[in-house]
Parts: sequence; C-alpha cells; structure tokens
Amino acid sequence: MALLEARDVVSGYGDATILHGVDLDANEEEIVTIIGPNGAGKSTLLKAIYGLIDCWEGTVRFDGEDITDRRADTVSELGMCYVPQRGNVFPTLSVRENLEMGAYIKDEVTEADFQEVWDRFPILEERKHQRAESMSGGQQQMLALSSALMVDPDLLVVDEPSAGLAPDLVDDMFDRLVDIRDGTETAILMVEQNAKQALRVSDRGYVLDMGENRFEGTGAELLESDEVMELYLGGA
Ligand SMILES: Nc1ncnc2c1ncn2[C@@H]1O[C@H](COP(=O)(O)OP(=O)(O)OP(=O)(O)O)[C@@H](O)[C@H]1O
Repeated sequence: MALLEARDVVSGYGDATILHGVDLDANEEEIVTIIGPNGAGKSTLLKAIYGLIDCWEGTVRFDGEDITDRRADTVSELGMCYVPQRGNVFPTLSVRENLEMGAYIKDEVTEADFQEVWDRFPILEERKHQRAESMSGGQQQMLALSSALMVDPDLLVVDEPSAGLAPDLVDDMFDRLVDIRDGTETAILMVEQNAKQALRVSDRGYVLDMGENRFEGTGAELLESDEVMELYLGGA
C-alpha cells in the first residue's frame, strides 16, 4: 500500500470543478512531482489532499487511514506537512521562532531538533535571530521547509519549492530536497514549474492537464517521453 493514495478526486471552488477525478500515489521515501500547464489544477490537488479544500468526490488515504474529510490541522498530526507557495514563513518572527512555530504540535522542542536544522542549512543558524522577512527568497524557502520538518513528517507536500529562486539556485534547491529525503526518510510530493529539473530528482511524476491525469511514470520515463517533452516540457 502506498503512503498516500488519492483516488478519483473531484474538487474545485464554488461551482467551478477544477479536478475531474484525479489519481495519485506517493510511496514512502519517494520524491513525486506533479507538472502541467498553468491552471491545470496542480496546487488545487495538493490543497484537496491536505484538506485545505473539500474533496467533492473520491478518497484520500494516508498511512492506511481515510483522511478524505479531515481538516488540514488534523492531517498534520498524522504526519503530513504542507508548505504553501506563498506566505510560508512568519515574516516578523525570527528564524528560530519560526522553527518553534513549526514544531507547535510537539510536546517538547530540543536543542537537538534545532541542531539538525543548523547542520542541514548553516545559513539559518547564522541568521537565527534575524526576522524571516529580512532573508532572501531561497533562505525563506529553506526556513519554510525546515519548519515543516520540525515535526518529523512522513510526507512533505510542497507547492513549488523553486518559486522565486534565481535560475542558478534552482538545481541547488532540488539537491537539498534529495538530501532531506535521504537524511530524514521523508517522502516529498511537490508541484513544480521547473519541470525538467524537478523530474531529474524525482522517483516518479504525474502530468496533470485540465484537472485530469495525462501521463505518469518514473522521472526518467517522463523525461524520455517524446509526447511529454513535446506537449509539456517545451520540446527537446
Ligand atoms: N481560491 C480560488 N478560488 C477560485 N478559483 C481558484 C482558486 N484557486 C485557484 N483557482 C482556479 O483553479 C484553477 C486551477 O488553479 P491551480 O492553482 O490549482 O492551478 P495550477 O496547475 O497550480 O497552476 P499554476 O501552475 O499556474 O500555479 C485555475 O483556473 C484557478 O484560477
């Protein structure tokens, strides 16, 4: 059984149906990337999985449990954390305070928890007393990921980890996601616009278009598919 199983998910906003019966799996310790055109429903799918919007039809199971109708905060307690694309840090709090907020569902935060973050992202230790808003986009993204990791999730759901990064920092961000997966055994489900670069580090990927599954396969299979390349990856 997969760690995450979304089946026939139908969802949207108001009376607009955006997802028309989408399927998606993520296995333990996998990096899974959803790609597709603007407006395809990628972010909406993450929100429906995590419980930020309702699933109108279909089911979402996580770690064997039906979470279809669970609210996002209770999904976090089960071990799934979500990092949105925007507004993912508390701007006026310091780096350290942000990490404390990230760990809110833990009974106790130890210095060892912080040390893990400092070891992974030394820049965050250097800036631990600075306000989050004073850091670069990439540093804030590292902080957002680190805050989510404070509760040792089994699955990290990330909406566009490379958003707003300078092009030469994008591959570095993906390498860091691989390090996180390898170092913490956390599976990662992400949506990405930098599709080719994301698929290179992904175990598996999905192409979503107009709220429907179009293609799925290993990262390498999608990159090698002429059709996917032509239609969704901007040609060879
Ligand atoms: N809060 C909302 N209320 C109403 N419609 C929304 C809302 N959020 C998104 N939509 C609409 O849902 C559709 C899918 O949006 P979504 O953000 O899921 O697409 P996406 O594939 O993530 O796109 P992008 O790659 O551009 O971020 C779009 O038509 C969008 O306008």
